[in-house]
Amino acid sequence: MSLEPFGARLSRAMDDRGPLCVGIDPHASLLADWGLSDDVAGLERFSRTVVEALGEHVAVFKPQSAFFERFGSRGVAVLEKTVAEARAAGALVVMDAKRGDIGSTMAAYAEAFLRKDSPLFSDALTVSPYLGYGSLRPAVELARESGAGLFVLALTSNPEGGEVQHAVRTDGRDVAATMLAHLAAENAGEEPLGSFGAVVGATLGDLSSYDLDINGPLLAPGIGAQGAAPADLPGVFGAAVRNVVPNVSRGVLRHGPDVRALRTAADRFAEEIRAAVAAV
Ligand SMILES: O=c1ccn([C@@H]2O[C@H](COP(=O)(O)O)[C@@H](O)[C@H]2O)c(=O)[nH]1
Repeated sequence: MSLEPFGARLSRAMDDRGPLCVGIDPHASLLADWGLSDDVAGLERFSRTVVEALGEHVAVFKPQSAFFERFGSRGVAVLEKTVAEARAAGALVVMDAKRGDIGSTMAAYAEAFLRKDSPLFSDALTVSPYLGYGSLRPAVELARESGAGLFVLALTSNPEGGEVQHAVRTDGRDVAATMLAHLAAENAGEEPLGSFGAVVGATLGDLSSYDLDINGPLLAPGIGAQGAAPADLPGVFGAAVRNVVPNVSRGVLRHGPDVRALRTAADRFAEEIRAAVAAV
């Protein structure tokens, strides 16, 4: 049986728990800071602690697949468990794996992360449109069938992203604006929110030259370790800030392994985000 569409589930989770998305990014340096070994046992303890601390508090977790994949199949097994435990705690899971390939291979990536009975099934998946938005079609279709969602890289938080994302097409629109337009079309008529979101960095300053009104969520990494702050959100996103899912990874995780300190850090970000959004 398919789930209720991701956009509707996300909208409710944001109303109930606030919009904060906490990243599960077990950097080697964080494992060391937490007094954990840089191995599968450390990875497992780290991830379990984050979920225990925050699983009933935050709306969304975003595990960064790379930090699990670096341990091979045993790391991926920990990722599977982490996703299951996070979802069992009532949080939504956005798998940050940034997949993208020709359509026939994209279909297999979609099976891996978006098929309801897959061991890595996640509520949403980050995807790269570098092979063209149309190459993502199999993932869009399977996401719709399963009640899952996608976050398409549009305006990434890193300074190098503009080289590709600001490239101007023959129709005068840049690549990022083109991705946003595809997503707006995907989400047309969906209520309360479409399931096909964009990744738009919180680090980017005023984005009023872009139409961010895609009737879908805007996943906003860059707060904390990359220098953006919750108070920056209105200036970056304008009225679209109501659909922003701000992600903080290291900015929260550096407060571990103490569970109460993790909760306090997440609560502080959540409150600052709430205040910033309420002011718009
Ligand atoms: O444009 C992007 C897309 C994804 N990310 C990912 O988000 C987190 C950010 O971590 P912090 O520790 O809060 O900096 C990380 O997993 C990135 O791979 C991004 O930063 N920017």
